[in-house]
Amino acid sequence: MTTQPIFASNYPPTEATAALAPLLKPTGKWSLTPNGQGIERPFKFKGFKKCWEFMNTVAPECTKQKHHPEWSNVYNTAYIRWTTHSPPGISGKDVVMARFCDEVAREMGEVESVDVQDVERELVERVGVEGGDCCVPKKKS
Ligand SMILES: C[C@H](O)[C@H](O)[C@H]1CNC2=NC(N)=NC(=O)C2=N1
Repeated sequence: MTTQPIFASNYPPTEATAALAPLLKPTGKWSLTPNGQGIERPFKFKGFKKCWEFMNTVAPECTKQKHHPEWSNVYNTAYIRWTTHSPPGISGKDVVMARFCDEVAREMGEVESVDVQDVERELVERVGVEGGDCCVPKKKS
């Protein structure tokens, strides 16, 4: 069974499908998350310094877009997942940020990485438990 993408309710499916297609394998390098609500991939660099520089370039763009990643880092590799928490699914911002990451990584000399690395993915899952109360619309008191 292949996972189907689940788009955020504010992202028109036709537009979403067209935008997502070039990012996904084999055209692009991204894979759907197991639940279909996000896209993820590892970014590997020559060493920690380059990888951290990459993450340091992505971070201010997240602030600008008001959209945060679920990510982890071990040495020379950043594992990035883009998903939208509210409304849940893949949104236009996930697509924008995935493209941004691809572009920046290319400029920074991304190197070939092996396929989805379970260690990095697991770290993303774990940190997601801690940060799991993000993006929940604030209750009016
Ligand atoms: C108010 C603020 O814009 C929202 O909480 C944003 C912040 N960043 C976000 N990032 C992600 N990945 N998903 C969201 O739903 C989200 N919501």
